[in-house]
Amino acid sequence: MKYLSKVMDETIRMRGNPFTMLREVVKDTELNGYFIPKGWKVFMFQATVHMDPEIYSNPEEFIPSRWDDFIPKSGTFQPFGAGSRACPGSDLGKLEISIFLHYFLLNYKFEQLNPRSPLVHLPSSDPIDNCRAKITKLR
Ligand code: HEM
Repeated sequence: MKYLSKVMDETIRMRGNPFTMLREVVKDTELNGYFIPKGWKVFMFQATVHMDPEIYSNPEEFIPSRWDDFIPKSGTFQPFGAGSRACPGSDLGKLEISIFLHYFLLNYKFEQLNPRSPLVHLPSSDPIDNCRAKITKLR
């Protein structure tokens, strides 16, 4: 289960569910030299944080072991958002993924039909063929 948890964190780092989160600016704000007036809407793109090589080395690579003894600094891992509107279903979501993966991996064989399929990167990095696969029940 410890390794599965790292697989999940690595998966939602690379391929989060929503690709952006929306916020309204509640007061005039200066951020990194940019002025953002009160009332403007801003988008936070998770991928800019989750794929930042200064936070995650070789960010394009799927490396579950990067989570060995690694506790991300505040704001550097936000698959469930942040602040007062952060996802209330995060624990349930992770539990559901664990249960699904447990039974799926034990009982099914998964073969991607086009493992070299090119990727699209917006809204997220996905195989262009939507990961077509052959799934076979093992027993
Ligand atoms: C892997 C699974 C899930 C992911 C990646 C995910 C991700 C997110 C994200 C990024 C947000 C926006 C947070 C923000 O704006 O800061 C959100 C909001 C929310 N999620 Fe999830 N979520 C997941 C599963 C679930 C589940 C299982 C439930 C409920 C059973 C749930 C209920 C909600 C609700 C109600 C909100 C709105 C919270 C608010 O606006 O105050 N989510 N989720």
